[in-house]
Amino acid sequence: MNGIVFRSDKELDLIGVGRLCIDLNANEINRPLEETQTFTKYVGGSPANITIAASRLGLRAGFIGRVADDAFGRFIVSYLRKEGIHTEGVATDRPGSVTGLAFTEIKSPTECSILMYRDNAADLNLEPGDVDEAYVRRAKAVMVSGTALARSPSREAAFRTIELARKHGAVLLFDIDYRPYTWASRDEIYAYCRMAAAQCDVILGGREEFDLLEGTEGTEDFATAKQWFGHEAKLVVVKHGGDGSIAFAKDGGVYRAGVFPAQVVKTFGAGDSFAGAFIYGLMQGWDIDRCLEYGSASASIVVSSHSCSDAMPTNDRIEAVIAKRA
Ligand SMILES: Nc1ncnc2c1ncn2[C@@H]1O[C@H](COP(=O)(O)OP(=O)(O)O)[C@@H](O)[C@H]1O
Ligand SMILES: O=C(O)C[C@@H](O)[C@H](O)C(=O)COP(=O)(O)O
Repeated sequence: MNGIVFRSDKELDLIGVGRLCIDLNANEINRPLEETQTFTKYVGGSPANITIAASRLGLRAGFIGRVADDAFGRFIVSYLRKEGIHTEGVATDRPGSVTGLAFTEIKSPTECSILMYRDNAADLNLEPGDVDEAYVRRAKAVMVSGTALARSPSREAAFRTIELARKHGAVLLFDIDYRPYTWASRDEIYAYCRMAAAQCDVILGGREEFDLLEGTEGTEDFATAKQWFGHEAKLVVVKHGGDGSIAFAKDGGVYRAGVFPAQVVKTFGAGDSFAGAFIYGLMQGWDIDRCLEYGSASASIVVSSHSCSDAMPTNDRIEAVIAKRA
């Protein structure tokens, strides 16, 4: 229908590619980070969160990434395994690098920020040699995070994964996932993210993220979609925070979704939960309206929770939210 075909001869549904990190979320909410005393540790990193979200909904998922050779790295791998996510594509970095940390500040439901510690982060040491062709060949879909393109050798590894995914007929999903502290310059974002996005079937991002990719400001969503339809994209999804989301299909379909009411604790995690549930819906063959609805309902649950990864909902919870609104 929308030109996206998931091959039924593959046993893995989704492989996530990129950052495996730690979120340290402030326990004392509604106060600045300067006054925060304690934090709770969760697995984090946007592509990790999306893969966890999709796996919890029932997708058979795997991951390609690198973790540090430390307790945090071991925690991440064991968490993924506990979630049923295949970890044979997760390498352990040589000693010396560290796990990326994200300290979150929850000042108010609308004022949230993240303080990242990413110097010498193991995830960006992912190498092309870590990407096993036989593993990529097993996947129906591969989801690449834009942040994996920020530095070498992770950049080359991400491009190698894209090349292999295309070779073996996996649907390629690109989450722009712009994190300013990881990139050297806007020119690099423009060059490398564009190159990756141009090869992907589905592109997801916020309005500002698409602006970065296009080197413009204030482009209309429709013009954005049209531009990417000139490459490989068949579906472009623009997220607009509390104003909902809009998806454009290459066959001309335009789909809009609002948000589900939420008792917002913090806003981060919205995009990851949305993406995980949206991808799940797409892989069930649902129409785009239903995928957006599922993604939005999932996001409303996660913004009402303290964590991102741990709070990714099950199908029952998402369906209950949808039924309540209906
Ligand atoms: N305050 C909110 N209440 C309910 N749903 C929200 C809220 N903020 C975002 N969402 C949902 O999450 C989706 C993604 O949010 P957005 O903030 O655009 O992504 P990101 O976290 O990647 O910046 C939105 O399209 C919407 O469905
Ligand atoms: O991506 C990271 O490194 C941090 C995430 O784990 C974090 O919780 C977050 O920012 C979630 O991102 P979002 O869903 O795009 O808001």
